[in-house]
Amino acid sequence: MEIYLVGGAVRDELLGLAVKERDYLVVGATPEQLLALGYTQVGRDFPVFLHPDTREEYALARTERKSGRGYTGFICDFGPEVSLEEDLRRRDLTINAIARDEQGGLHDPYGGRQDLDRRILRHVSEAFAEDPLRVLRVARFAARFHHLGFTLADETLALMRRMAASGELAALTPERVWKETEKALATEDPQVYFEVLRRAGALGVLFPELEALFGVPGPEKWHPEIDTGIHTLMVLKRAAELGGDLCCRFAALCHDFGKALTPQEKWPSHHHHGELGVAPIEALCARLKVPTEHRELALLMSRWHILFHRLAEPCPEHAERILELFNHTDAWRKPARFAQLLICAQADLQGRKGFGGKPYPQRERLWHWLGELRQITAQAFVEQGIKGAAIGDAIREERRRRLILWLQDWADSIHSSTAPSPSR
Ligand SMILES: Nc1ccn([C@@H]2O[C@H](COP(=O)(O)OP(=O)(O)OP(=O)(O)O)[C@@H](O)[C@H]2O)c(=O)n1
Ligand SMILES: [Mg+2]
Repeated sequence: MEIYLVGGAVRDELLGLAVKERDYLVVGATPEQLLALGYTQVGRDFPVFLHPDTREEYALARTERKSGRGYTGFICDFGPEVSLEEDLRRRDLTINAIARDEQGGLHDPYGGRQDLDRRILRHVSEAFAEDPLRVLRVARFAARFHHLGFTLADETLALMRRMAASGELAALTPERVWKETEKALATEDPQVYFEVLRRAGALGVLFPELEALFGVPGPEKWHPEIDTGIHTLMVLKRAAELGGDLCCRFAALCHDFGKALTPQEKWPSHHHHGELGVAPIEALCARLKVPTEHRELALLMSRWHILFHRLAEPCPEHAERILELFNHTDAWRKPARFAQLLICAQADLQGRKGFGGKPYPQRERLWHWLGELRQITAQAFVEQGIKGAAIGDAIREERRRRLILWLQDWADSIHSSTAPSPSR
C-alpha cells in the first residue's frame, strides 16, 4: 500500500500558504486492511478513514461515475487496483491533482505545477462535469486566489458554461450551494465568486435576484458606475476591505435587490427600493436556507441604508427617524450587529466608481450617539420619583432631546465650514 498527501495541502504548500487540513490518498489497499491497522471508517458513501493517531482523513483511491442527479447520485468505484493517476484524473482542477509521496516526491501527471506557476485554474479532464458543485468550487477558488493573480482557463470556463446550460446546477442541494457561497464570502475578493458564476452562466440559476440587477441603471450623479449589478459587487468588495463579517458581506450583496423591481419607466430612480428588496431577500434566504443572522442583517440593510446616507445632510428633524432606526434594529441590545450595519452602509457609499475615498462620517457619529444613548437608564428617572410607564417615556424623551442637540450641532458645524467668509 502507498500513501500520498493530496489536494489542498499540496497545493497550498507549493503556493507558500499555510496548510490547514491534510487529506491523504491510499493506493493498493482494501477497507479491511485499513480497519485491521486501526483506522476507523467515516464515509458512508465513500471509502474514507480516520488515522488511528492523527485522526486525519485517508481515502482509498477511487474512480467516480455519476448515476443520476445530485449529490447522492454517485456510484463509487474503488479497489486496490485503482492507480494514483486514475484517482487524480477524476479530481476537479490540475492544481488540486498533485500528490506527494512519503519520500517527499511529487506526482503531477496533469501539469498542476505548471498551472500553479502560471496561475491558471484548469480542469483535469472531462470527469470534471460529473459533479456540478465544481462550477461553484472553481468560482470560489478564483475568489480565494484572486490576489495571487489566478485566472480561469478558457476551456474550463467553456465547460462550466456547458454544465450551467445543461440545467444540472438546479439539482444541487441548498446546503451545498450555501456552504460554497459562505466560504467564498469569507475570501479577500468575494465579488470574484459572483463574477465567475456570472461568466459561467450560472448566476441566473443560483442567484437570480443578483443576476436581475445587471442592466438596471442608477442615477449617474450618485452611481457613476451606472449598472446596479456592478455597484453591488463593488459594495461587496468594499465590505470585505472594511473588515465586515459574513453577515455584513451578505447584506452588501442583497442591499439593492429591490432595484430590480422598479418599473423601467421610473429608471434611473428607485423609490422605495429598500422595501421592495424584502421579498427577493426572503426568497433567496428561503431557497438556500441562509442562516437567520445573515437574513436579518440583509433585511435591515435593505430597509435602512437610504436613511444612513441621508444623514450626510443632518438636520434636527432626523432625530425621530434615528430613534426609529435604533429601535427597529434593536441597536440597544445588539450594538455589535449595528456596527456591521454601519460598515455595510459605508461600503454602499464607497462601493461606487470614484467614491472609494469619500468620507462617511455617519458611521462614526451614529456609533458614538448609540454609545451615549445606551447609557441613559431608568435609574436616574426613578431617583427623580418617576414611576411605571412614565419611566419609558422619560427615557425616550431624553434620547430624542440629545439627538436633536447633536444633529443641530453637526448641521451648524457643516454650515460654518462651508459658509463664505463674511465680507468686509
Ligand atoms: N467536488 C470536489 C471536491 C473535492 N475534490 C478533490 O478533493 C480534494 C480535497 O477537497 P477539499 O478539501 O474540499 O478542497 P481542497 O482543495 O483541499 O481545498 P480547501 O483548502 O478548501 O480544503 C480537492 O483538492 C480535489 O482534488 C474534487 O475533485 N471535487
Ligand atoms: Mg481540503
